Order: sequence, then structure tokens, then C-alpha cells
Amino acid sequence: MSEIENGHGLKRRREAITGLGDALRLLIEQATATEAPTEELLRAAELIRRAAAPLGERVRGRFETAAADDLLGGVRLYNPVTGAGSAFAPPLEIHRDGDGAVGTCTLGRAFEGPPSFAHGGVSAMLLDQMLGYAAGAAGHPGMTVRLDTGYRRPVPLYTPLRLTARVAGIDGRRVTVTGTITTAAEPGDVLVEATGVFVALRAEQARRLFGPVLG
Ligand SMILES: CCCCCCCCCCCCCCCC(=O)SCCNC(=O)CCNC(=O)[C@H](O)C(C)(C)COP(=O)(O)OP(=O)(O)OC[C@H]1O[C@@H](n2cnc3c(N)ncnc32)[C@H](O)[C@@H]1OP(=O)(O)O
Repeated sequence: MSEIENGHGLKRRREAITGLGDALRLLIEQATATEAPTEELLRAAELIRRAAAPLGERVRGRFETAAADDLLGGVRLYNPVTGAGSAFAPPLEIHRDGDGAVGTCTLGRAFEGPPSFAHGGVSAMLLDQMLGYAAGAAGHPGMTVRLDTGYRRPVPLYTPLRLTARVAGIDGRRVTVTGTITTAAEPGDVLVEATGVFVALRAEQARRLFGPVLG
């Protein structure tokens, strides 16, 4: 019996994945912001390589989902935007809010584009996830076929952010969703706005794209 085939084992593994994700996010923040002496950088690289080695002894292939994930239940621990286990994710926390969705996160140094502000591609990534979530929460999950972003003001690093999304229209298999990024302190002052189009897959498309994953 695998170590997570009971509820307790699964809970413990998810907590461990979150703990590892927290440690990796700290590492990325420190490694991006550091001005430590060069000798320290060389020593840290060696330590990190040594820490990574045992993790690489058992890995999953491209079409295998993580044992602690629940794909159909929406648990994706390594999602690069929301995943608690992803070193790369801020992570963005998203909740339903009325007929839309609200998200919160704070971006560190690793997400920097213009000095002291977020990279524009990072804002687009956050909004893609927000809009996709809102489409799914409204009962119309789909894949992004179009994402238009308008950058009105730069998004500050190290500042709590608030993101919103709501479905603006449904046309057959196409769902249009709009969203914004503001700071949490000034929710009326839009920094970035986005409109996305999400398309529900036909059964044949879903089989073609995800057959190897779903089995
Ligand atoms: C309790 C809460 C629960 C919450 C629960 C949810 C939680 C969970 C959250 C997950 C949130 C993930 C958010 C990230 C989502 C990605 O990041 S998805 C990854 C990025 N997107 C992609 O890789 C998609 C790539 N595109 C494709 O593979 C193909 O375009 C698709 C999607 C299979 C569609 O195939 P297609 O042959 O292009 O389109 P087709 O089926 O012929 O036509 C579909 C319709 O879309 C239209 N369309 C196609 N492209 C476009 C376009 N660019 N612009 C406008 N219309 C278009 C077509 O005109 C057509 O319209 P109609 O003629 O039917 O009116």
C-alpha cells in the first residue's frame, strides 16, 4: 500500500509539499534579492544541488499527475500560479465572490520587470488564472484562446494585491471573462485590466489533448 492510500497519509503529504514549496519560495526570494559575498553564492549552489538530488530519485513522467493532486477535484499543488507546492507560484489565493472571483497575493523580487514593479507577463499570468477560475466557477470551464491585457499603471512588488474576475458573456462554447489587478489598499484604482475568451472543449478535443493524462 502506498504511503498516501489513506486520508491521513494524503493530508501529511500535502502539508509536506506545502512546506517544501514555502522553503523553495523563501530560497528564490533570498537568492534573487541577495547581495551576499560571492563565496556564499558558490557554497549555496553546492548545498542546493545536494538537497535536490534525493528529490530526483523518484519523479513522474509528463503524462502522470502528482500522487497528492486531485485533477478532477481541482487540487493542483504544482500549478505555477496557485500551487502551494510550486516554487514559482506567488502563490495566488482565489475564492468565489458572489458571481465572480477574488484573488490575493504579494509579489516578491523574483517577479520583477521594471525596477521595483512586476513584470507585465506575470500580471497576464495571474489574470489568466483568475479569469479561468471565474469561468469554471460559473460552470463554464474552458481553455484560454485569447487574453487581452491593458496596463494602466505598474504593479508594485512587496505590496498586497487584489485581483477580481467575472463572467461578462457566454456565446455557445465561448465564455468572455473580465478581470483586474489593484492593490489591496486601493481597490478602486485599476493597475491592470484583462478580457479573456475561454472555449469549452468538444469531447473529441478533450480526448485528443488530455487522453494520455486521464487514461
Ligand atoms: C468552486 C470553484 C470551482 C472552480 C473551478 C475552476 C478551477 C480551475 C481554474 C483553472 C484556471 C486555468 C486558467 C488557465 C487556462 C489556460 O492557461 S489554458 C492554456 C492556454 N490555452 C491553450 O493552450 C489553448 C490552445 N488552443 C487550442 O487548443 C484550441 O484553440 C482549442 C481550445 C482546443 C479550441 O479549438 P479550435 O479548433 O481553435 O476551436 P473550435 O473548437 O473550432 O472553435 C471553438 C470556438 O472558439 C472560437 N475561437 C477559437 N479561437 C479563438 C480566439 N483566439 N478568439 C476568439 N474566439 C476563438 C472559435 O471561433 C469557435 O467559435 P464558434 O465558431 O463555435 O462560435
